[in-house]
Amino acid sequence: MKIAMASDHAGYELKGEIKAWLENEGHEVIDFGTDSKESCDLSDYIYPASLAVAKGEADRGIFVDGVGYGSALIANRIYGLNAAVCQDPFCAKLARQHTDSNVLCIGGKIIGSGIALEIVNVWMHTDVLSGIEKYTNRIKKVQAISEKHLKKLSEI
Ligand SMILES: O=C(CO)[C@H](O)[C@H](O)COP(=O)(O)O
Repeated sequence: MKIAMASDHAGYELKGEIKAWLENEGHEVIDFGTDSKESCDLSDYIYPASLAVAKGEADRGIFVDGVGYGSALIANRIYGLNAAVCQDPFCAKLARQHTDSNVLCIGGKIIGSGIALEIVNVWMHTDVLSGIEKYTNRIKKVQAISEKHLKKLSEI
Protein backbone atom coordinates (compact mmCIF):
# COMPACT_ATOMS: atom_id res chain seq x y z
CA MET A 1 0.00 0.00 0.00
CA LYS A 2 0.94 3.65 -0.37
CA ILE A 3 0.91 5.33 3.03
CA ALA A 4 1.00 9.10 3.66
CA MET A 5 2.86 9.82 6.89
CA ALA A 6 3.19 13.07 8.83
CA SER A 7 4.01 14.23 12.31
CA ASP A 8 4.83 17.23 14.43
CA HIS A 9 7.98 17.47 16.57
CA ALA A 10 6.39 15.29 19.28
CA GLY A 11 5.78 12.47 16.82
CA TYR A 12 8.90 12.85 14.71
CA GLU A 13 10.92 9.99 16.22
CA LEU A 14 8.05 7.52 16.28
CA LYS A 15 7.13 8.47 12.70
CA GLY A 16 10.61 7.37 11.66
CA GLU A 17 10.26 4.01 13.40
CA ILE A 18 6.84 3.36 11.88
CA LYS A 19 8.08 4.45 8.46
CA ALA A 20 11.00 2.01 8.64
CA TRP A 21 8.65 -0.79 9.69
CA LEU A 22 6.21 -0.07 6.85
CA GLU A 23 8.98 0.03 4.25
CA ASN A 24 10.39 -3.21 5.59
CA GLU A 25 6.91 -4.72 5.06
CA GLY A 26 7.01 -3.61 1.42
CA HIS A 27 4.78 -0.53 1.67
CA GLU A 28 5.58 2.77 0.01
CA VAL A 29 5.69 5.73 2.40
CA ILE A 30 5.16 9.32 1.30
CA ASP A 31 6.67 11.35 4.15
CA PHE A 32 5.19 14.84 4.52
CA GLY A 33 7.47 15.74 7.47
CA THR A 34 8.25 17.19 9.88
CA ASP A 35 11.93 16.37 9.52
CA SER A 36 13.30 17.16 12.98
CA LYS A 37 12.40 17.49 16.65
CA GLU A 38 12.31 21.29 16.33
CA SER A 39 8.99 22.66 17.55
CA CYS A 40 6.44 23.12 14.77
CA ASP A 41 2.70 23.28 14.21
CA LEU A 42 1.15 19.96 13.30
CA SER A 43 -1.35 21.48 10.82
CA ASP A 44 1.51 22.33 8.45
CA TYR A 45 2.30 18.63 8.00
CA ILE A 46 -0.91 16.76 8.83
CA TYR A 47 -3.08 18.82 6.46
CA PRO A 48 -1.00 18.18 3.28
CA ALA A 49 -0.75 14.49 4.17
CA SER A 50 -4.51 14.38 4.74
CA LEU A 51 -5.11 15.94 1.33
CA ALA A 52 -2.94 13.25 -0.27
CA VAL A 53 -5.21 10.57 1.18
CA ALA A 54 -8.36 12.49 0.20
CA LYS A 55 -7.07 12.86 -3.38
CA GLY A 56 -6.21 9.15 -3.62
CA GLU A 57 -2.48 9.84 -3.92
CA ALA A 58 -2.08 7.57 -0.89
CA ASP A 59 -4.24 4.62 0.13
CA ARG A 60 -4.15 5.46 3.83
CA GLY A 61 -2.54 7.86 6.29
CA ILE A 62 -0.60 7.34 9.50
CA PHE A 63 -0.06 10.50 11.55
CA VAL A 64 1.94 10.87 14.76
CA ASP A 65 1.85 13.78 17.20
CA GLY A 66 2.02 14.02 20.98
CA VAL A 67 -1.27 12.31 21.87
CA GLY A 68 -2.91 11.72 18.48
CA TYR A 69 -6.02 13.86 18.87
CA GLY A 70 -4.76 17.00 17.13
CA SER A 71 -3.95 15.01 14.01
CA ALA A 72 -7.34 13.29 14.03
CA LEU A 73 -9.07 16.63 14.53
CA ILE A 74 -7.46 17.98 11.35
CA ALA A 75 -7.92 14.83 9.26
CA ASN A 76 -11.59 14.39 10.19
CA ARG A 77 -12.40 17.85 8.82
CA ILE A 78 -11.64 16.62 5.32
CA TYR A 79 -14.21 14.79 3.19
CA GLY A 80 -13.35 11.12 2.72
CA LEU A 81 -11.06 10.85 5.71
CA ASN A 82 -11.94 8.73 8.70
CA ALA A 83 -9.25 9.14 11.33
CA ALA A 84 -9.02 7.06 14.48
CA VAL A 85 -6.80 7.71 17.50
CA CYS A 86 -5.56 4.31 18.67
CA GLN A 87 -3.77 3.64 21.93
CA ASP A 88 -3.65 -0.15 21.74
CA PRO A 89 -4.06 -2.93 19.14
CA PHE A 90 -7.70 -3.55 20.13
CA CYS A 91 -8.61 0.06 19.27
CA ALA A 92 -6.82 -0.43 15.96
CA LYS A 93 -8.75 -3.63 15.21
CA LEU A 94 -12.13 -2.02 15.89
CA ALA A 95 -11.17 1.18 14.06
CA ARG A 96 -10.80 -0.93 10.92
CA GLN A 97 -13.50 -3.58 11.50
CA HIS A 98 -16.32 -1.33 12.68
CA THR A 99 -15.63 2.05 11.09
CA ASP A 100 -13.31 1.38 8.13
CA SER A 101 -10.83 4.04 9.25
CA ASN A 102 -8.36 5.13 6.58
CA VAL A 103 -6.21 7.29 8.85
CA LEU A 104 -4.47 6.11 12.00
CA CYS A 105 -3.33 8.67 14.59
CA ILE A 106 -0.87 7.74 17.32
CA GLY A 107 0.59 9.74 20.20
CA GLY A 108 4.36 9.66 20.40
CA LYS A 109 4.31 11.14 23.92
CA ILE A 110 2.16 8.32 25.28
CA ILE A 111 2.86 5.22 23.15
CA GLY A 112 6.20 3.40 23.06
CA SER A 113 7.54 2.14 19.74
CA GLY A 114 6.86 -1.55 20.54
CA ILE A 115 3.14 -1.07 21.12
CA ALA A 116 2.96 1.50 18.30
CA LEU A 117 4.27 -1.05 15.80
CA GLU A 118 1.74 -3.60 17.10
CA ILE A 119 -1.03 -1.02 16.61
CA VAL A 120 0.16 -0.31 13.06
CA ASN A 121 0.48 -4.02 12.27
CA VAL A 122 -3.09 -4.77 13.38
CA TRP A 123 -4.49 -1.67 11.66
CA MET A 124 -2.73 -2.49 8.39
CA HIS A 125 -3.91 -6.12 8.38
CA THR A 126 -7.53 -5.79 9.54
CA ASP A 127 -10.42 -5.34 7.11
CA VAL A 128 -13.79 -3.73 7.66
CA LEU A 129 -16.53 -6.24 8.59
CA SER A 130 -18.37 -5.56 5.34
CA GLY A 131 -20.83 -8.44 5.71
CA ILE A 132 -22.32 -7.30 9.02
CA GLU A 133 -25.30 -4.96 8.63
CA LYS A 134 -24.80 -3.27 12.00
CA TYR A 135 -21.40 -1.96 10.95
CA THR A 136 -22.23 -1.24 7.31
CA ASN A 137 -25.25 0.83 8.47
CA ARG A 138 -23.04 2.73 10.90
CA ILE A 139 -20.55 3.54 8.15
CA LYS A 140 -23.40 4.66 5.85
CA LYS A 141 -24.76 7.00 8.53
CA VAL A 142 -21.35 8.59 9.06
CA GLN A 143 -21.03 8.95 5.28
CA ALA A 144 -24.42 10.69 5.18
CA ILE A 145 -23.23 13.17 7.84
CA SER A 146 -20.12 13.86 5.73
CA GLU A 147 -22.28 14.42 2.63
CA LYS A 148 -24.36 16.93 4.57
CA HIS A 149 -21.62 18.87 6.34
CA LEU A 150 -18.31 18.48 4.50
CA LYS A 151 -17.36 19.84 1.09
CA LYS A 152 -15.93 17.41 -1.44
CA LEU A 153 -12.50 18.42 -2.77
CA SER A 154 -14.08 18.95 -6.19
CA GLU A 155 -16.39 21.61 -4.66
CA ILE A 156 -13.61 23.63 -3.01
O1 LIG B 1 -0.36 16.02 20.88
C1 LIG B 1 -0.46 16.94 20.13
C2 LIG B 1 -1.73 17.21 19.41
O2 LIG B 1 -2.63 16.14 19.60
C3 LIG B 1 0.70 17.83 19.90
O3 LIG B 1 1.80 17.05 19.61
C4 LIG B 1 0.95 18.65 21.12
O4 LIG B 1 -0.11 19.54 21.31
C5 LIG B 1 2.28 19.42 20.97
O5 LIG B 1 2.49 20.18 22.11
P1 LIG B 1 3.82 20.99 22.34
O6 LIG B 1 3.94 21.97 21.19
O7 LIG B 1 3.62 21.66 23.68
O8 LIG B 1 4.95 19.98 22.34
